[in-house]
Amino acid sequence: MLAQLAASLGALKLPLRLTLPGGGSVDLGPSPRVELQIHDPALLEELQTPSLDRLGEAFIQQRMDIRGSVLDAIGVADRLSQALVRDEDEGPPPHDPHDRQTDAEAIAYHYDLSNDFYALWLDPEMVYSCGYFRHPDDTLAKAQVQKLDHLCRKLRLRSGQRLLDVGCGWGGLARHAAKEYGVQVHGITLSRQQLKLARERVAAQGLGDRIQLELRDYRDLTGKENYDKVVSVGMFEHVGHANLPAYFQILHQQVKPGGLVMNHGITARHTDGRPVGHGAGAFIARYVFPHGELPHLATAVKAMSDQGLEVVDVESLRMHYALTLEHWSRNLEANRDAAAALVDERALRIWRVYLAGCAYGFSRNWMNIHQILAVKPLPGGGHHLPLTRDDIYLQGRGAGDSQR
Ligand SMILES: C[S@@+](CC[C@H](N)C(=O)[O-])C[C@H]1O[C@@H](n2cnc3c(N)ncnc32)[C@H](O)[C@@H]1O
Repeated sequence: MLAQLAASLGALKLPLRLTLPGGGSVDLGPSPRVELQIHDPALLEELQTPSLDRLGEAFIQQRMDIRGSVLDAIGVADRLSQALVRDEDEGPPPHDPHDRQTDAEAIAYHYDLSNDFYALWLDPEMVYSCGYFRHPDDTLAKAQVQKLDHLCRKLRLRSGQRLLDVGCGWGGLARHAAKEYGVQVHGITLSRQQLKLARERVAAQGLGDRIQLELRDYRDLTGKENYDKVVSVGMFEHVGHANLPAYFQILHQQVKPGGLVMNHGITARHTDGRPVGHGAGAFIARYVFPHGELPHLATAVKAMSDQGLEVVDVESLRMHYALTLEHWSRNLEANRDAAAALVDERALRIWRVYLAGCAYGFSRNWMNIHQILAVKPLPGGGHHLPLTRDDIYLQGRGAGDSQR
């Protein structure tokens, strides 16, 4: 079987070595950088028609191991899949129904895993979304502070304003906005573990009078026009197509007339949402973000516009997310022993594949990420935004600049 595989795949010249349980091995190209140690011989049959979800699954089921960089392994697996299977003509996946219970379970599965585990590979502020790299060699910590500042500048935050942070994570943006811009922040999350640590950090920094964080579903926000600005970062991926109208209607309802809404989130490659990446999306949906859905930018803009939010600025940060995920993946790889003491082997393997796979996917344009800024127009249709974007970049040294 090994010889047969080598014959059929040799022409691809992959930098890949396959090793069998008995110790036999075959190189599928010169100077292999990646070694797949096959523990289950039945896997060799499956390698004839590989897909990224089945290879990822075999890895988390410990039917094989990877020696070498997991990022390189994803690249090799993709080339193998590209050569041997076609998936681009599949239709779009069905849209999931989303209710409070299923969403709460999905969020707990991912975010309540272990705060200490996340702290091993995120930046010190534990920002769990795409950074903003002014230079490719910026550190992750710097890129995240720059991202927080980029958001605050786009939102034109001013001292004394009220900011709603929907999906506040571990509170990095709330702390930055309160400290550097003097705003009052109300942050909501569905993760109990995030909330616990975020509150501890707010208290430790003496920000309790400016930041209120709570466990709350966005559907349970009450009141009307309570906030000058609303921000949602890395959260709308959990909303689902079916709930996009309700989600944006709630954001619209919460912000004051003339106020700004920023939606920062991952978007689909194709307008119809058909899969890309040879099974990568199926792996993410099954093992990483259950019930996650990626609308296309056009779908998001339509859903915002339909609710009366006027889209005024859109920025793609795709390459920034590829860099961010590379940092996260490298950090996790460098801290594998510590991670193994915090989560079980299965979870560790899932997160290793997910971080490296998403770094690869963003660099390959399998998905995108957009910051969409919108205004709730004043009753007469106007707003107070400046005529140009210059103020975002020229208003003097922001907090991000001081970190350089
Ligand atoms: C990827 S994290 C991003 C966290 C944070 N914004 C950041 O950039 O670090 C997604 C966040 O959305 C929150 N979230 C997801 N679904 C939610 C819902 N239905 N209501 C409130 N928060 C939700 C999660 O609890 C989590 O805090």
